[in-house]
Amino acid sequence: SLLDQAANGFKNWKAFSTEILKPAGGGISPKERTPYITFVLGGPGSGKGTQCARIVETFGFTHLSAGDLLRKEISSNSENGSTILNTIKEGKIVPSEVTVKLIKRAIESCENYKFLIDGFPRSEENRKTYERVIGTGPDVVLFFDCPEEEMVKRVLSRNEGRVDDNIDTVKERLKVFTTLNLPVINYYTGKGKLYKINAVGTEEEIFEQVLPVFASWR
Ligand SMILES: Nc1ncnc2c1ncn2[C@@H]1O[C@H](COP(=O)(O)OP(=O)(O)O)[C@@H](O)[C@H]1O
Ligand SMILES: Nc1ccn([C@H]2C[C@H](O)[C@@H](COP(=O)(O)OP(=O)(O)O)O2)c(=O)n1
Ligand SMILES: [Mg+2]
Repeated sequence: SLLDQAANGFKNWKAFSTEILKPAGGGISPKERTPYITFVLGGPGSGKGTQCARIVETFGFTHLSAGDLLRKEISSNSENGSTILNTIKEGKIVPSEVTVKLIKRAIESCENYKFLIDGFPRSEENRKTYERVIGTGPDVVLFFDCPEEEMVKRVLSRNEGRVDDNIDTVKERLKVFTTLNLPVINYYTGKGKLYKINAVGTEEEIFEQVLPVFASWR
């Protein structure tokens, strides 16, 4: 599959490994290090959360799911809660200022320095707001590429009691994904930061494609 990625014009591992900093050792506390940020993109049900859990386990990243942060904000009865809930029910995107604030707070309050930011940025506006507020872009971007019918099947059989895992909302989320998230994916492809992963197969088969992206963190 690395060959496939290279053939598709994505950077191959060899080029990548010479370019990123190897994890440094020696007496620096994690918080003093420059954060290493991975954005994890893909449509609803493409398997982002599932693969993030494996990356956490294998490479010690901290997983920040934008959707989870927003759902926590709803259940904490914050002033934005009802706006967030309604937006999620409709399958639309929450205003970037809200989401970026939650991500920033989570990064700052965490001792770790390597992060997976899952389900973000979902729009060019998300991306630009993050860059303005945080000051830098991501180090690497994963994109789980999954056919729509597979995503629908997975979302409708995901049993987490989510208000947005129903056929009507999923249809809207897929539309939003195509119109708003694909431009972000194209942007990072152009930057040479995107790793496209074929998201069809067993969890293990998909993780095999993810492994080389993080090999220097072992
Ligand atoms: N490779 C896979 N094959 C089949 N089902 C999967 C696979 N990976 C994840 N799932 C299931 O599909 C659903 C959506 O996965 P999830 O990781 O929550 O995706 P996302 O975070 O992208 O929406 C979950 O119920 C999960 O258990
Ligand atoms: N950057 C983001 C991420 C999520 N949201 C909202 C809108 C999304 O449909 C919901 C759910 O996102 P989540 O990443 O948990 O969904 P999936 O794991 O892709 O199924 O949250 C958002 O508005 N902005
Ligand atoms: Mg998810």
